[in-house]
Amino acid sequence: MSEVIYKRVALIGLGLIASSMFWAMKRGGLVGEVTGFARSAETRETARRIGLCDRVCDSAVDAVQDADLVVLCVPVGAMGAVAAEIAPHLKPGATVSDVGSVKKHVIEAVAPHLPDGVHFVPAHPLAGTEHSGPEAGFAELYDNRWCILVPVEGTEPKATARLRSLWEGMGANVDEMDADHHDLVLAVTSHAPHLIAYTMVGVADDLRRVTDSEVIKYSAAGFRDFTRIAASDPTMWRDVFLTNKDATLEILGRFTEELFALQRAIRTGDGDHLHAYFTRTRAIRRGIIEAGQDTDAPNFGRES
Ligand SMILES: NC(=O)C1=CN([C@@H]2O[C@H](COP(=O)(O)OP(=O)(O)OC[C@H]3O[C@@H](n4cnc5c(N)ncnc54)[C@H](O)[C@@H]3O)[C@@H](O)[C@H]2O)C=CC1
Ligand SMILES: O=C(O)C(=O)Cc1ccc(O)cc1
Repeated sequence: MSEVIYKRVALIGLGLIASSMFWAMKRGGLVGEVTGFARSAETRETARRIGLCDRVCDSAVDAVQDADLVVLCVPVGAMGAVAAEIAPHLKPGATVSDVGSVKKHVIEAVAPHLPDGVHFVPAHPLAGTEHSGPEAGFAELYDNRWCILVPVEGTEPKATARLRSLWEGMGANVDEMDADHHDLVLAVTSHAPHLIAYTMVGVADDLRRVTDSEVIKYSAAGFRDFTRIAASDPTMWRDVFLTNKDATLEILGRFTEELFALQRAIRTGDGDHLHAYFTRTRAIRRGIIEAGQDTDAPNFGRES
């Protein structure tokens, strides 16, 4: 068993991400006592029933008492209010972290509330599913996935290193970057693709009267993935788009320009444009496979 990295950990918000952290931390023997708090009494009851957290508290203030690490696992739009509530009750020398999908907004919303002597190390595990809630979590969620740490100016390197070892203990590969860069990278790789999936599923639903149930019956793998992604939690994703507005709009602007160019090529019968475009994108996919960066691909190692 590995050594204990934090003696007391508090998880605020008990959904997919927090519950997966709990099971992964316990699997690795990485922490001592874990307390938890969720806003709804029903979620707290479920957590108690399934043994999620050593102690489920009825207030965030109780949960953070004496904690060495406090992780905010609530939707991005709720981070600031939670930080304001717990700030006066944090132990001097404690570390506050979060798991939000957007980093600049979270830093701006949380950092001003934190007292001197408390470390702030924002984080974002790049792992999730379309499921949410306390029963959705599992210990393996972070295995071999990235977790990005976004230390703020003035954060002690020791506090960052300690959180890094916790995420590594939970199975993740850890990288560091600044908040602006994180938000732009995630807008390309996660936020815009989610919006595109929502749109495709919405369009298919609008067409339902024409296509009847055929959309689902004949859906190929690509559309099935869209429907899986479009089933993600609406509150979480509303907050992502409202708080990563600039980067998402920048990427969507570029996306629509390219889409219009492809639309025009189809209308004018410009096969060369289409062929050249698809050749370029295929090379990108092959590059990812050759670099061994998509171990989840069903045909990993077999694409050529
Ligand atoms: N779901 C995913 O695939 C991923 C989510 N994230 C981020 O992790 C965070 C949590 O997401 P999930 O665990 O998926 O969400 P979830 O919906 O499963 O859980 C959220 C929890 O926060 C609680 N909550 C909501 N507002 C609250 C408030 N004001 N005070 C206290 N508790 C409150 C809810 O009751 C619930 O227990 C979000 O910030 C999200 O952006 C990060 C990586 C992946
Ligand atoms: O389920 C999927 O496809 C995901 O993309 C999971 C995910 C969702 C949100 C994040 O901030 C990080 C990962």
